[in-house]
Amino acid sequence: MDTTKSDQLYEKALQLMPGGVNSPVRAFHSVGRSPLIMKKASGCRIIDEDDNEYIDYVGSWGPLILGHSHPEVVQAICECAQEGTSFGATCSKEIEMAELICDAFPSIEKVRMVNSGTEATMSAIRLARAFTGRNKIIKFEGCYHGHADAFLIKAGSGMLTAGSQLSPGVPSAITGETILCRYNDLESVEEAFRQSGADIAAIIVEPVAGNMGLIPGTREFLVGLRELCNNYGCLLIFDEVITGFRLCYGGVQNITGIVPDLTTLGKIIGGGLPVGAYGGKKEIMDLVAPQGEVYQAGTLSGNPLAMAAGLATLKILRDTDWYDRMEVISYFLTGKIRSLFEARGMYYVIKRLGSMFCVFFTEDEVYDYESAMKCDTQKYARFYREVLQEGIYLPPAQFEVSFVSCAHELEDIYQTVAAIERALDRMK
Ligand SMILES: Cc1ncc(COP(=O)(O)O)c(C=O)c1O
Ligand SMILES: NCC(=O)CCC(=O)O
Repeated sequence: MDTTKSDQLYEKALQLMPGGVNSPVRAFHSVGRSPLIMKKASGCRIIDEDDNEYIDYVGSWGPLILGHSHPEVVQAICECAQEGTSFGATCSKEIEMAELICDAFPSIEKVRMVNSGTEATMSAIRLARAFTGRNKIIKFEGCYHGHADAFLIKAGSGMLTAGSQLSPGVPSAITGETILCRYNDLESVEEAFRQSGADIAAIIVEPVAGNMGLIPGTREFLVGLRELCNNYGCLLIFDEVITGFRLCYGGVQNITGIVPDLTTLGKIIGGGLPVGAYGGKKEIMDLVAPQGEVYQAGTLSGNPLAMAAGLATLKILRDTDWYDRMEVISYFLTGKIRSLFEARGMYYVIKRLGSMFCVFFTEDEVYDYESAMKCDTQKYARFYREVLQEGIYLPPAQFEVSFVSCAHELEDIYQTVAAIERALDRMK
């Protein structure tokens, strides 16, 4: 595999951008090679600057559930651009988007559009603090809620990959208001409430954690969080930035029936353009300015292009049976990968839920941050490099999730399995 152009561009990028990237997870540090610089993509295929083609399981980290450059999404963006790229005033697409989100999520009566998942979670906790008149929040080790100060403690994703527990530059006065608990461990949450129950504004949780690899929250855990929030008068925030419209038309809350007070969204609702949203009960959302006094704003919030791409994406998901088809494709793919590992006597854990999956190299069950940390990340790095060589593009870090999209056909899955088989044969 020739990556000369990628390597040259990365050298230049290193001079001009911190770490040569605009987001740390793109740097490939933990998989021990320089990053690829991508040129174009279509369907489930992505092509780098050296014209190497890969079957893509990153999907821009989740948004591209329809695959790259889906014709209807591209058409919606182009038509929208002809009519103006931003008005700084409300457009009808924002209202249509709000309607689709409120219809899809039983817990969302009103919604505010923002520009990223980070803005959504940051704003949701501000709102929860204002609503309850309390300051503390509970977050879980290994969950990632974007890069706002309050969340950068034992966060998942790039921080977990880098092995860092705190970010310099975040005042301790802020992290002092964040209580860390263990994922899937209700007892750790009960203890936090026993100690600080009257000061806790909200619990924020990924109901299916996708930033320490893939670790679904157990039913007992999520029900327990709901009950504790009820008992102590604090808000439950489901961060569905990844899971929103990923596992069904709606979120994990539609599947489990466990209803949060606030929900944060991003990724898929923007169809590949920058977006985020937070929403919930009217009585809470009405505290947001200008209806209420909780200030939150944005020059490009509800941007027409992002709304156009998101609306086109959501309507396809709503009106088709793609979720069932992705379930079958993902089940088949992970089953085949399992067989390849089994045949070689490798130790592994594969987690899958709908079109999300993750391969861990460990002998033990993975259910939280500590158990995820025990995985053999060196082995993942080797596996990563070998499958990349065979034209398979996985997330360049152990603690991220792979995504199957609607554009992955059975033929792509066969090719993927054959590629992984060749890669594993070289790893012996
Ligand atoms: C669960 C979750 N919440 C929030 C975010 C932050 O979203 P963004 O990267 O759009 O700021 C992410 C991003 O990966 C995420 O996975
Ligand atoms: N699961 C983590 C992400 O999706 C983050 C992507 C990024 O920050 O580039």
